[in-house]
Amino acid sequence: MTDIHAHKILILDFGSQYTQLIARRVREIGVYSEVRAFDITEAEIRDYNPNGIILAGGPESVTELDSPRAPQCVFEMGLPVFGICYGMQTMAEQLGGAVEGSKVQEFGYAQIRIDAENALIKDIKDHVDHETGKGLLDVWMSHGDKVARVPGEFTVTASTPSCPIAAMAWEEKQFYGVQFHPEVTHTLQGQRILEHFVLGICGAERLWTPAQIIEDQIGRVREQVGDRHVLLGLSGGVDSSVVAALLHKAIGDQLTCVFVDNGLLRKNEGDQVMETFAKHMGVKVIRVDAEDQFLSRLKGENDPEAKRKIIGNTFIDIFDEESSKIEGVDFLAQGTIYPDVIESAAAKTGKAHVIKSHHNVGGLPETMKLKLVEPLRELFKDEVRKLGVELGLPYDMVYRHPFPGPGLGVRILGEVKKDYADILREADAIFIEELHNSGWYHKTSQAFAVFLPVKSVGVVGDARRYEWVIALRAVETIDFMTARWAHLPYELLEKVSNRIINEINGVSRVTYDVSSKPPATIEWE
Ligand SMILES: Nc1ncnc2c1ncn2[C@@H]1O[C@H](COP(=O)(O)OP(=O)(O)OP(=O)(O)O)[C@@H](O)[C@H]1O
Ligand SMILES: O=c1[nH]c(=O)c2[nH+]cn([C@@H]3O[C@H](COP(=O)(O)O)[C@@H](O)[C@H]3O)c2[nH]1
Ligand SMILES: NC(=O)CC[C@H](N)C(=O)O
Ligand SMILES: [Mg+2]
Repeated sequence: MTDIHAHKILILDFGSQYTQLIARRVREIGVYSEVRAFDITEAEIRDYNPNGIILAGGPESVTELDSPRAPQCVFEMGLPVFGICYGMQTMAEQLGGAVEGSKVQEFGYAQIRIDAENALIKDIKDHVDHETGKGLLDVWMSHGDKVARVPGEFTVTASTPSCPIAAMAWEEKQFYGVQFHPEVTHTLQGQRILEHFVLGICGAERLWTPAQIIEDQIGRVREQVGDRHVLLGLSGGVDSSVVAALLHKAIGDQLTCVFVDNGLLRKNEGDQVMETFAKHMGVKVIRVDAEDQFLSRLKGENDPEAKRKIIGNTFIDIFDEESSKIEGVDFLAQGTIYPDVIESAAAKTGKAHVIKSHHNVGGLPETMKLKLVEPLRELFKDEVRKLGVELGLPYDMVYRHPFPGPGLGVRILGEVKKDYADILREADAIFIEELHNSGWYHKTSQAFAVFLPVKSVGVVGDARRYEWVIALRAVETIDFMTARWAHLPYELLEKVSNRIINEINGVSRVTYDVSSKPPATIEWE
């Protein structure tokens, strides 16, 4: 069996928002990569044994004395090193060059001129500079500081009028630096540049493919689980569905899934989950109808955090109860994915920017006897989706929007009631249906309706209507940490609004949420 981790790239994090994106891009090329904190030790690097190292960007300034540095050994191990933005600046400084702050910040589109071709920037250009005949590249910049003098035998390989050292290379040592960000799509040739580094300069082979990852994980799961049984909370969401398909393939009948209908699911969701897994795939799924249990525990509770806790605890109680009914269950499977792990680590060490601590990484009860099976722990969401397709899950399931565990519970503001949930389910279904019909569903990252427990006056067929308000929310985002509200066409919003008010009795008004994250969050609670 191929060792899919045999070739890999190490990415050192200096706190940039884009570090994860670099790791994803490297993996898209077909090579495994991991993000580690910048203060990794030499022993840890040797243990990881990468083909090359990328120094990523960061918010701090190399010109400050106590700002982060790469371990000096990075430049002494004979490995190729690629510094991006802050990574290039610290490389320049650490090897004896100079970095200076400038008053002008350069943020956004820029055009660099290729002054000298090299192994990193070769055979690519977006335009030609008519004066010099040299190639030009459209890139994306985000910096205040810049390298003022290159160290050692580096040569300047690209420049812009405002940034005379936009890229540098010391080919003999295989050291490269770029001031722009190749990992963002606005840098048109960015992926080619990363390919040149990963495949060409580092000589890594493409071993990281969906089929290979599945084969590898099946082997690991079989070894870990032996002849024991595994319990999986199946939500019908992307992550737990892919885990279900993977474990079913690895251990067949030793897997039991528990799908909890908490009364806070989307329209027809329960039946869809049962249909896909139990009927078509032959996975053992226990459906627990727990609507009454959830709703009665939520009765009278208005506080968002308290509601989340009640929902979370009720899930755990149900999993406990179900696992005690099955003989020989030693393992609990979870759909933990790589961003959960990175973000939680950041939260723990306090080094990079803390986003949130995921309950499934740090928040499990200490007394828990079940051991964890987490086959997606190394994967990004887009990789999880590719695995899902490879495992034969329906496209619509794999590419659906994420749906939070507390479900409609956090989309009904304040107290949760069954008739509110019923109205919301209908409104949400209309919105999602029209998004599909108009081709907008896959252009948004997440979209849903929210129930506002305030009454508003309307007029329907000459009659007064005094009913509830529905808010529509649709966002575009890559990582769900920041998001822009989706600029849906007015005609689409009009249609959705008309249908919701006309088809649902309890709604008199529809609004569209035009808040981005930050400062708003995606969910309303
Ligand atoms: N209704 C449910 N029944 C059983 N397990 C659930 C349910 N809702 C959530 N879970 C469990 O909680 C985990 C976390 O939920 P989360 O929404 O983050 O992931 P997901 O539903 O698998 O995927 P997605 O992020 O695409 O919605 C799930 O992987 C699943 O194990
Ligand atoms: O499984 C989950 N359990 C939760 O408690 C939870 N809260 C928010 N979300 C999802 O996380 C993303 C970011 O949401 P926010 O901007 O509201 O924090 C969005 O995709 C939200 O849907 C959750 N998912
Ligand atoms: N995006 C970055 O890595 C920025 C690096 C550094 N903070 C600067 O302003 O130049
Ligand atoms: Mg979910």
